Amino acid sequence: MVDPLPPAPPPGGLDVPVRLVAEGAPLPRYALPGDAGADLTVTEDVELAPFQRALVGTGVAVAIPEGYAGFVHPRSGLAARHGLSLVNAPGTIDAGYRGEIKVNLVNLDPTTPLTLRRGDRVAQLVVQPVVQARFVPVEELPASTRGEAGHGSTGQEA
Ligand SMILES: O=c1ccn([C@H]2C[C@H](O)[C@@H](COP(=O)(O)OP(=O)(O)OP(=O)(O)O)O2)c(=O)[nH]1
Ligand SMILES: [Mg+2]
Repeated sequence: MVDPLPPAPPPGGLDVPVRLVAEGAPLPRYALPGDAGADLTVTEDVELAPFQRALVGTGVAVAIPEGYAGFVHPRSGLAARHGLSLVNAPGTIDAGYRGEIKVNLVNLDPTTPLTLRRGDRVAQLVVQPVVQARFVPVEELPASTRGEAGHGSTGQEA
């Protein structure tokens, strides 16, 4: 039997074709209405020693429409409780990418190993509009209020 289609996206939402590439992998899923990130799960058990990293599959491949990109972010709960993060946060999923979305997990807890189980929600996919720039070489950049000041130039106080 073919699974029923998920509900249509809300106004301003976007249909993104998803191919499940691992047995039993769920679709990316927004935990609550209005959430920006759709949770991604891992397809295998992973044991991460302190500061160890692992590239793990999520079991989903997507076709993000041109003009958009996916950004794979850590989940704040796992980060706060266990120090779980992504080495390359946020990971960039290009519109043209058809392979499995993988997550480069890292255990940033200095002392405690972390065990993740197949199906655990370890990251979240945010789909956003993006533009491709035309990088135009010039001799002089246009003036601005900030100019070349940066790296704390507006003050160190909170
Ligand atoms: O967390 C991530 C980041 C990227 N990708 C996939 C989708 C993305 O479109 C592709 C390339 O990512 P990126 O451009 O960040 O990596 P790269 O090192 O520049 O590889 P490439 O030379 O293939 O662009 O890898 C993932 O599955 N997970
Ligand atoms: Mg690249």
